[in-house]
Amino acid sequence: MLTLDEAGLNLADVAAEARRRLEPAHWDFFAGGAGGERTVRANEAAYTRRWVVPRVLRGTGERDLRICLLGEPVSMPVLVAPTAFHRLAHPDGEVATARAAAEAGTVMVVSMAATRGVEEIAAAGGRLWFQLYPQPDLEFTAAVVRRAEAAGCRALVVTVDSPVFGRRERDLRHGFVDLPPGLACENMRDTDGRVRTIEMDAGLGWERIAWLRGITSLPILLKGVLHPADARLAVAHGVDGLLVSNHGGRQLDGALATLDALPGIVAAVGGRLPVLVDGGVRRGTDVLVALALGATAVLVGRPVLWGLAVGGAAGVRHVLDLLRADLDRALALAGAARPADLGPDLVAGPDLVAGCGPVATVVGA
Ligand SMILES: Cc1cc2nc3c(=O)[nH]c(=O)nc-3n(C[C@H](O)[C@H](O)[C@H](O)COP(=O)(O)O)c2cc1C
Ligand SMILES: CCCCC(=O)C(=O)O
Repeated sequence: MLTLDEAGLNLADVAAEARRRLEPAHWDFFAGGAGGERTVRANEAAYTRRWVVPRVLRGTGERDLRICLLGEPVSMPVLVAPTAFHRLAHPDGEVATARAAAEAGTVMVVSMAATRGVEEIAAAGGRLWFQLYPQPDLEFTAAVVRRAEAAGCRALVVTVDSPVFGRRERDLRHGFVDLPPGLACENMRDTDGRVRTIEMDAGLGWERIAWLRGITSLPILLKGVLHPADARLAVAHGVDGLLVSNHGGRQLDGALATLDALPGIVAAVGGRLPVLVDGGVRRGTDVLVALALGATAVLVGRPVLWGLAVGGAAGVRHVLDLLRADLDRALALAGAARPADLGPDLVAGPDLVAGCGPVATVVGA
């Protein structure tokens, strides 16, 4: 058995070790995406097209990675994205992930498709946000929101990129259609204990966001926004934050890489809301680039699952610690003492001129 350090000097090492340990069908469920997986690849590739233009002689001294999000301090600008079915990776499932996020002082977004109940996950400590797929049954949706509130979740992350389910060819090849016996989406239990199936709702519209606003006082973030016009609508509907996401390439294959969408969303929002981004973040320099282009924080999905598969809570902690140390070093080398010191002048790339910021944004901006 490898020690955690041997299992990973970086997140690719952790992924390789996770792949050795996981059932092939489960590895493919975690790693895969929709269609030809162009968007899965594009998310990571977008970071390789951006270059950091460091400042020198800035005397940064000790770096301070803390940020303030929705009025609360977070130890670093790296959060845990909501991902389904953690018990496929480790028997402790989401409880282990929550423990690691708590130790790292960051937020875990609990998936509606979690295989542990939100109360158990909350008992692990730390700060949780709850990810919601609004269900066609409004009464049930309201009950899930109340359950998340009662468990102490501090925000709702409403996934809006999933009017239908993406077509995942790897899952079709394996015949992976459901959780194995004994595992269930524990937050989908009805009052009679029966577990409901998560429904994607193609009828979902902005009126449902207004309805949610009316039933909860929790901050509401929209997850899966890529178009600047939707960012403006979100501001008009009084949401509290945006998560630029294409669901890790698992929904619309061919959707724009999130890093490429980010500048357009940041410009549309104009500082009125925090803008978060996920998809393809694997290195401290990726975090640095996303923040420099206007993100308040990033979220990581698959790397957390790799850590969980390799070592439970300790494995997730290892992944979060690697990212923290890597970001800290990248900040120092770029001449920044804290996230707030980063700006678009530090990034060059195909549509960015160092020192000038974005010269082009996505079509429709
Ligand atoms: C295995 C897996 C399950 C996921 N489950 C959910 C989910 O239940 N709800 C959701 O909103 N997003 C879900 N996502 C998307 C993630 O929240 C996130 O957008 C994506 O994983 C970020 O990309 P990354 O994996 O490259 O970091 C899932 C992603 C993966 C890989
Ligand atoms: C019904 C489970 C949805 C999980 C999910 O969002 C994903 O696999 O990407």
